[in-house]
Amino acid sequence: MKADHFPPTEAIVTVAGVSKTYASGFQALKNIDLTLRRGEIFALLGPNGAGKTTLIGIICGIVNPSSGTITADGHNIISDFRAARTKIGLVPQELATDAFESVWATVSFSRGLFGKPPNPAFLEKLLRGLSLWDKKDSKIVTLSGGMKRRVMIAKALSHEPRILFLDEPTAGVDVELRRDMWEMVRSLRESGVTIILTTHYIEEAEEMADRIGVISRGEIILVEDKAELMRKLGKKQLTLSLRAPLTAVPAALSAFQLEIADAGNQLVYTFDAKDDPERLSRLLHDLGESGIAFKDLQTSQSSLEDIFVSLVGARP
Ligand SMILES: Nc1ncnc2c1ncn2[C@@H]1O[C@H](COP(=O)(O)OP(=O)(O)OP(=O)(O)O)[C@@H](O)[C@H]1O
Repeated sequence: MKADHFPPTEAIVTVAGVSKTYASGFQALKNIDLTLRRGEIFALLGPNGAGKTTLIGIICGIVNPSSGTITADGHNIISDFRAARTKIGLVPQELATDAFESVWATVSFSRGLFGKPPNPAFLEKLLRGLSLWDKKDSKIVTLSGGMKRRVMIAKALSHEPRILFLDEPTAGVDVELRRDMWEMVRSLRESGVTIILTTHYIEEAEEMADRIGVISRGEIILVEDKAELMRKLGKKQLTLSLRAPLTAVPAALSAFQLEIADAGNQLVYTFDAKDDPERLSRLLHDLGESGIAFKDLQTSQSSLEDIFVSLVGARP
């Protein structure tokens, strides 16, 4: 089932005023407000120690918040823990399974833990969807790293949750497997599951996420649609390869942010992705007026990584 409307807007998880101070006295989260939307892929980004795992732990009911409330699909995670937890699947950072059990036993057992009646047909579909069906009788210890990770996902989905948390799903996974994982996560979303992932690979968020949240030092500093974020904060560059080298930017072009590169053979124009496109045609017109001819032009755009570094790096 595909989400009825896209982009999704209906709330599935609500975090309101959540703070966490550990017993050591360290305040890991400061008054977090966050709404996750049904059917989206939400990427939570932040530097090491920013509080991502703590926040996920709190939403999943594993870590107690010091204050604030969390609801998951309408259930309060503290006062209605069992009902809320049943809606949630969690794939933690560390691969934790009983290595000597078979894939089938692990996944069936996990479903039982949530009080769900056995449903071999559902588990078969799940394992087939994760390309694990032919490994169902294999002991986990015999599987490759990528397969073990998929077993963790199957385990987390065994009780048919509507919300799936993936904490660093592709850490240490090679590029090819990472792409397989992305495909799989997308197809989960198609089936109506809401996905929240944390990642250190920012290109993963750029590739996958509908929305991005950035957490830094225990505070959410930004939540935005990915496309909007890249449009608002992204920079673009236009590089012109000149027919004749320049020694300086002509005064007639001083209204534009231009720099000379490649020993005068290139002129580089940097602009905001959201700038008026008319400005670009004005630049090209003014270049012609100034007698500057070019033989080639290239544009490039800043990545989410550049944007992320500028956001988090600006906060010492
Ligand atoms: N049980 C604990 N007791 C005290 N401090 C803790 C505890 N667990 C985590 N912290 C601290 O809280 C902060 C946030 O940790 P958390 O694991 O949530 O960050 P993270 O964003 O997930 O980091 P990473 O990207 O490295 O996994 C860190 O400074 C960490 O040292």
